[in-house]
This record gives sequence, structure tokens and C-alpha cells, in this order.
Amino acid sequence: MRLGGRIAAAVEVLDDMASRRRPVADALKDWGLSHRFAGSGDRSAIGNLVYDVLRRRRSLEFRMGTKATAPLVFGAFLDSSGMAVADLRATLHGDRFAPPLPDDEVVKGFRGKGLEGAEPAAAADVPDWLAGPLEAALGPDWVAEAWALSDRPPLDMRVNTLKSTRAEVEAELAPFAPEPTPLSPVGLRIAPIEGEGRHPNVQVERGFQQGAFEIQDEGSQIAALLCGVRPGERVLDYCAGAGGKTLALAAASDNQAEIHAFDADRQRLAPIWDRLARAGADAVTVHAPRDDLSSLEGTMDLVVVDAPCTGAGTWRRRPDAKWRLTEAQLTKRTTEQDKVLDAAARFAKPGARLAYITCSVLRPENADRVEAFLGRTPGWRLVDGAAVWSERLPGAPTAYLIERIGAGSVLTLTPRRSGTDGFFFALLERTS
Ligand SMILES: C[S@@+](CC[C@H](N)C(=O)[O-])C[C@H]1O[C@@H](n2cnc3c(N)ncnc32)[C@H](O)[C@@H]1O
Repeated sequence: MRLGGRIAAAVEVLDDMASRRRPVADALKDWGLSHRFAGSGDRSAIGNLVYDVLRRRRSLEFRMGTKATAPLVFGAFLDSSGMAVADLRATLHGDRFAPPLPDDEVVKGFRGKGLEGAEPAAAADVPDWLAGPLEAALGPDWVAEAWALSDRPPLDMRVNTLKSTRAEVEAELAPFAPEPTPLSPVGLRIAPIEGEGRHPNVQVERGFQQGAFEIQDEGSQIAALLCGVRPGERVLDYCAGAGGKTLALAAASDNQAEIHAFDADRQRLAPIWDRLARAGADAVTVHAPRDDLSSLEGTMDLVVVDAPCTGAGTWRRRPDAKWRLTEAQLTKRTTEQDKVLDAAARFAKPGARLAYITCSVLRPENADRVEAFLGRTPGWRLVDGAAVWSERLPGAPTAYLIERIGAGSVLTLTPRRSGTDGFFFALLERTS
């Protein structure tokens, strides 16, 4: 396909998403199925354009002076390619599939235009209602923080130290130029894609197939490391899902901790079996949703609650989610989070730790939930998250936002501060 066809396809996918209220992945998949002639290069170029518009929709609208889809796609293309407007016009000349390029004046104006004068929520590329919650959570720099949540993300991997070393995996993936992650000692990173490129499909590599590494954002790796699992401990991963944290905990304990993985949703849990087998994580017991867990109550040294959340830390990867998120959904999540915390806390024995993690940066899902839990549950205290960080990640920069609550503190990672997805981490201790 030529450039004009790719731009037209991106417009079609975005309009389809808007009119049928569909997730981006579904709309792109359907487009691919009904346009089988499109090659893999076309698909990734179209996908990049669609994702870039979703990431930066409001700032593109402001700079382009319109909400119409095609000019926004042109804007996203100009930003990511750096192509001169005259070259773009020449490239599109005679391309019958190309949507009409906006007037020169508009396009040249777009190029030079910054975000001065834009509403803060437009400059932050978020819906208006999120301005307040983001400012409350991220402080005076919230616009810059939210802007970084609209960047293209890197591809992060966690080396499975049960089977390999960072140096070995780095050597195997050398053609893709991975770099050690700055914070996680077991992470490798392939830089964000540029222009029309795409990340390599590392899952077809031998190392992945044999369990030497997993795909996992560095923030998620850090959250698992901060849990501080020790050999010999009994651990319950109460919201295990597909097992991202479970696998990281198993590796961090060198298979020397007795790990129980549970999730309320069979569908989400399903991939865990294959992943555990591939990783050689053989000290993990998986409990299906209907299993009776009562015999585990009061017996765990560490309970991990990687809670269901809005995902408002993962907008770099799922930019459509930020436009779909509503206040009602946020409230619904906080109710679920309280329930999950109460249910999971029962499994902690006196002296045990409970790690509360979300991949959100919003305070109602994070510090508010910790405070509410402490307020209604006697016999627990909040640990100083900053001290945990120094202990678990010695030498790592303090690349987090910290909030002190009583004698303890909670940590938030963000793309701008830590180069990771947005993650929240709080460690609680059962005192009685
Ligand atoms: C953020 S995801 C977990 C991701 C996973 N820990 C990982 O690292 O790959 C949250 C999980 O909580 C589960 N969940 C939601 N409500 C729950 C409940 N009441 N009890 C247990 N799990 C629940 C969801 O099914 C979902 O898999």
C-alpha cells in the first residue's frame, strides 16, 4: 500500500471505533481481516497511526484546529515521520486512495504550533473530567506527567533467572538492540518504535519459547521485586490473572517460596498453566475460582493484591482506555478494590506483609484505598515504601512519586519519573 492508502485505512479504523464504540484492537483486527491484501508492514504502519491519534487526540485537535479524523491522522503522521509538508504533498500526489490533505496554511501552522493556550486537559491529552483526579494524584506537574502517558511505550522484558541471565538473553536478542532496564536488575528494554516501524515479535525467539524471558513492563517487575519475597515463605498471589507477578515472585524466590496463585476469573487465569511450565516455576499451586481457600486463611507470610483497576497507568499501550473511562467506572473499581483487599487480608498471618498494587496513577484507586483499609481494619500498619525501595533496589534512583501516610509511605511510578508504566505500590504489615 502507498502512504495515502495507509492514512485512509487509519481514518477508517478510527471512525469505525468511534461509531461502533469498539476497542482499538478489535477494530484493527477486523480491518485486517477484510483487507487481506495488506502486508504486515502496512498493518503496523496503520496501527501506529491509529494508536498515535488515540494517544494524542486532544492535542492534535488543538494544533490542527479540527476534530475531523483525517487531519488528525495527517498530524500524527507528520509528528512521527518528521516529513516536510512539501514532501508529504508530493508523496500523496496522484494517490487516489489518499484523503485530501488540509490546506497548506493549516498543515504548516500545525507543524509550528505548540500547546500554549490549550486547556490543561487538552495539553495533557485526557478527557476533561480526569484533569482533577490527575492533578490530585500527580501534583503541579500533572500535565507533563499525563503527556508522558501518551508517549509510545518501549517493549520491556523480564529475564527469568530460574532459567537464564540478563547477559544471555541480551546476547540472544542482540539483533533487536535491547538495553538493560535502568531500575529492574532483571529487565531488558527495546526502545519505543520510531516512525512506521514495529517491535520485533520476541515471542517467537527460542529464549521466549524455552522460558528464558517474559514480556513484562519494568514497573510490573519492580512491583514484584518490592514485595521482597524470601525463600521459605508462603505467598498468596490473590489476583494472579495470567500470572505476570506470580512468575516474577517465583523467580525472585528462586523457586524457594511456596506460592499460591488465585484469581476470581477462570478466563484470565487460563494462560497461567503454560506460562508456569515454560518458566520452570514449579513451586506454584494454582487455585481455580471455585476452590475452597479457607485452609489457607491466616497462614501466609506475604499476600499480593495486584488489584483490578482502571489501568490508568497503561495508557501508552492502551490509549483507547483513557477516552472510554468514566467516573462511574472509577467508582465501581474502588468498590471492587475494597472487597478484594478485605478478602485477601484474611490470608495473612500475624507479622505478614500485604502488597497492594495497581497499574493506575489515580488516587481513588491507590492511596485512598490504603487509607480506607487502614481505617476500617485494626491490626495493620503501613510500611515505609521508600525504605523498601532502598532495600530491594539498592543503588536504583528514587524514580517515584512518594506520599507519606502516617509513619508509612506509598509509591507511584510514572513514565515521566521512572520510564515505566504507571504503577502504585503500598506495603502493609499485619501487626496483630
Ligand atoms: C491487574 S489484574 C492481575 C494481573 C496479574 N497479577 C499479572 O501480573 O499478570 C487483576 C486481576 O484481579 C482479578 N480479580 C478481580 N476481582 C477479583 C476478586 N474478587 N478476587 C480475586 N481476583 C479478582 C481479575 O480477574 C484480574 O485478573
